[in-house]
Amino acid sequence: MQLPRNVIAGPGALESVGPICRSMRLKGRALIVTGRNTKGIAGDAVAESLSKNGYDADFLIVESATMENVEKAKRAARDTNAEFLLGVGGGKAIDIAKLASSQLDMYFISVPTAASHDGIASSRASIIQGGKSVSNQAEAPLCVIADTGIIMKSPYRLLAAGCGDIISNYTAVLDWRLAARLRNVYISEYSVALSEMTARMVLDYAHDIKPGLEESVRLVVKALISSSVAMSIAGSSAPASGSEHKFAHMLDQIAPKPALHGEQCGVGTIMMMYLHGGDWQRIRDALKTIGAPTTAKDLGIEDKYIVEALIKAHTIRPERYTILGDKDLPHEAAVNIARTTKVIE
Ligand SMILES: NC(=O)C1=CN([C@@H]2O[C@H](COP(=O)(O)OP(=O)(O)OC[C@H]3O[C@@H](n4cnc5c(N)ncnc54)[C@H](OP(=O)(O)O)[C@@H]3O)[C@@H](O)[C@H]2O)C=CC1
Ligand SMILES: O=C(CO)COP(=O)(O)O
Ligand SMILES: [Zn+2]
Repeated sequence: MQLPRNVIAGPGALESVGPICRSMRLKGRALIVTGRNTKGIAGDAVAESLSKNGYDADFLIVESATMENVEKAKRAARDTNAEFLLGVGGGKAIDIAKLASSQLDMYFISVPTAASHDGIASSRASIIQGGKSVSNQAEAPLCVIADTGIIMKSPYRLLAAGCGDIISNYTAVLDWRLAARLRNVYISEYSVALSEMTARMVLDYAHDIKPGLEESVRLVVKALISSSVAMSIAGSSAPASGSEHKFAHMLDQIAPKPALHGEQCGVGTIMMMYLHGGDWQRIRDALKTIGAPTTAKDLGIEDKYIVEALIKAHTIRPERYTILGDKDLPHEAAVNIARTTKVIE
């Protein structure tokens, strides 16, 4: 079980990046992997904090979480003689820096600028390989430094997406239990308990998650970290990623303009909860209360892609058995699932 050594979350936490690197006795240059928007939002301030503490840093700007970009990050780290990496931004920059640093056997620091995904503290990295999303084993970050002041200023849509990524733990765990019964896969009850408790926190406090509230940011950041820890305890993403994630990853592959990861996972959770015979209306109501998408229209994705993603979702990570089984869904069944749950009209 691999967990971060230090987790710092609070307003102004970004200033502590340099001092923390010192206290961790990190040596040498740093490579900051960041995004086009997030460089100015936090990347430059991270470089400044490092500089004040005697560290030089270079930047690599990335757009998509592909294996090509992981290789690019590894090359950049070698070319600049970096000795540790920081991922500053959304889930994509963090996953690229996480996998590149693991493969280079270097330390990695996770600096999320949004509460949009639960990979901020996990030992997993979701990377597109050969056109498909692959969940890679990586090292957990040495530290997580989440500046809630920056996250607070990020678009509320990102925070609502993070809630979708957490709520998806409900169906992920149902799928994991099903796979344990049908396929005899290993299941960790400790990880299950943490994963479900995290999803329950967001469901129970959905009314308190609102734009402009510091408490909302704190609650969601804590939940994302504990969901990350559930994955690290399991040694896989199973407690946080099941059929609803297969659906979301398939949409990323086929929709001309996919929505945010957590938004697609939230909508997937409504439909997969229906398939599991659970209270899908409660999932839908909570997402609505939070202000996260619950329909194809909200996602900005045409109905036909929702249906196609349902039919083909089982082909993502075929080794992970879920309620979707291992065959294409009949077209009519997929339409029925999406219509019954009001995802499409
Ligand atoms: N490893 C794991 O365990 C997990 C991995 N994931 C992965 O994470 C990814 C999803 O993460 P997500 O964050 O949604 O996607 P992105 O990293 O694409 O971020 C979404 C957008 O938000 C922008 N952004 C981030 N922070 C701010 C801010 N403070 N203000 C304004 N804009 C901001 C980014 O800008 P910019 O252009 O700068 O990037 C980007 O355009 C997926 O690839 C998913 O598979 C998800 C869950 C778990
Ligand atoms: O997104 C994740 C959990 O929220 C990671 O899971 P996968 O990449 O394995 O689907
Ligand atoms: Zn996810």
